[in-house]
Amino acid sequence: MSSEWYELIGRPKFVVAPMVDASEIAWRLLCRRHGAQLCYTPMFHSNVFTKDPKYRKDNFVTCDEDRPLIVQFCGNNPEVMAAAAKYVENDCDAIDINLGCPQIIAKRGRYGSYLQDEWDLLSNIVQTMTKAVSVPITCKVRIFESIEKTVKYALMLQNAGCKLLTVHGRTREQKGPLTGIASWKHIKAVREAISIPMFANGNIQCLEDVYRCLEFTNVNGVMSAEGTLTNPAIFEGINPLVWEMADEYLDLVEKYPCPSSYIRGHMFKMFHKIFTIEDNFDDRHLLATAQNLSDFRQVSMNIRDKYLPYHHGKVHFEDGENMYSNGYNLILPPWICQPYVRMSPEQHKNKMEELSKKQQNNENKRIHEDSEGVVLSRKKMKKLKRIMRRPIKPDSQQHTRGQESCVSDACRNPLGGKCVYQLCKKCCKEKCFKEVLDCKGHRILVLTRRELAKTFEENRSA
Ligand SMILES: Cc1cc2nc3c(=O)[nH]c(=O)nc-3n(C[C@H](O)[C@H](O)[C@H](O)COP(=O)(O)O)c2cc1C
Repeated sequence: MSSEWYELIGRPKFVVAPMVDASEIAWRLLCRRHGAQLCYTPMFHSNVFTKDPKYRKDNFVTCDEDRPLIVQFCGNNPEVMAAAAKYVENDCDAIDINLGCPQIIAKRGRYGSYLQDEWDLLSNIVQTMTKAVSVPITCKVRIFESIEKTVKYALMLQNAGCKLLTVHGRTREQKGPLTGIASWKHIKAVREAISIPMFANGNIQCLEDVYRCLEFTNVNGVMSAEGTLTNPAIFEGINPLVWEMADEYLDLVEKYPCPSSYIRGHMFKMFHKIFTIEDNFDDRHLLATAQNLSDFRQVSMNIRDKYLPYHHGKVHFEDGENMYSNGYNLILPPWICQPYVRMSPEQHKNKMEELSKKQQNNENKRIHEDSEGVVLSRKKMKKLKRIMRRPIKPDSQQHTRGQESCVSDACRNPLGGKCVYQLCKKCCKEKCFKEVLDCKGHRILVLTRRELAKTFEENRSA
């Protein structure tokens, strides 16, 4: 049930799942500091990865601390998958094939779980990649309804040369609001049938779940995605303060920058309970519109300042109901990292029926909601989406315009972003005329123009 390469990477048991827009280097390092023993990169598109150096540079970032690491690719062309794998073989411990993605985009691109019926092609992909690179090839799959078919599928991949199998115990149809419970029974049956190392995935919300899963399925390790997003210290078996995790993550982002949408996503997940409290809607808005690391840090600081006295017991909740209820019946206070409990598919169905009734009463208008289910106007929704798409730069590269003032005495105007003299446009103009200077930032060319005029005069009189 084990293998030499798996021994070499330390027989990891606690595994952070591949997550598009979420298992980036800063997040992986945070999870590793808090108990994770192996991390996966987000899924990369093999086609784009082989063709676009910028995509590779922007998306595949790692460092010495970031090991053991498995890089995940999707695709359906064995040669292209092998070529993509070649690019990363020296910077990782294995390369994984994504056979579990259930999204519509995977259906259109013919990858992920939409390849789960093309066994000859899959076998070819595993074999071609195995021949091409020096590291093991692994696969991550979803289950079929039938345990028997799931087991045959796993055996086919093992025979093709797959060196580690992750089984997500949900079918392709169990996605989004229909996610529901994962079947550990399927996982256990696969474990009994195959001999390569294996990870279980699904239903992991805390460390106790990890041990229950290990015992029930007898797999080598347990992979978690959403559980790590709401509590990056899940494998450490603790529930830390949300601002402590956020600050530690933001320090890592400072070193390993990533798009602001990733940071926003992570902070919303960690702070999900805090933001169900109406009193915190201003901070929630600040997070939704945050543009730089200082804004993100500000959110964390505001929440800490507000809730630390409660955490220390210096202030008592008179209004405990308002704090803890919101229909969640929380066991942990909301400023502690804790699992996100999804609605069951049945609850979702009921909610949708109610919503559609409301929509009909509301002249069939489409209702826009943010990630926490708060109804927004169409205009506000569009603005939020635009902001979320903006890339983030480290604080050192942020524009300082509007935040600092002109250095001229008594002038309160904002500083021109690129002014070479650190002045506002008005003061810069005065200085350039008085001292015969240029300022490229303000495009003031007094010196250049006077010299040109002089040359012109000299040429004319010659
Ligand atoms: C934000 C997010 C991004 C994901 N991206 C990927 C991915 O890139 N590749 C993949 O194989 N699975 C991806 N998944 C699926 C997870 O790896 C995992 O299989 C699934 O969430 C079930 O695990 P969980 O119950 O611990 O969340 C993603 C899941 C989430 C929540």
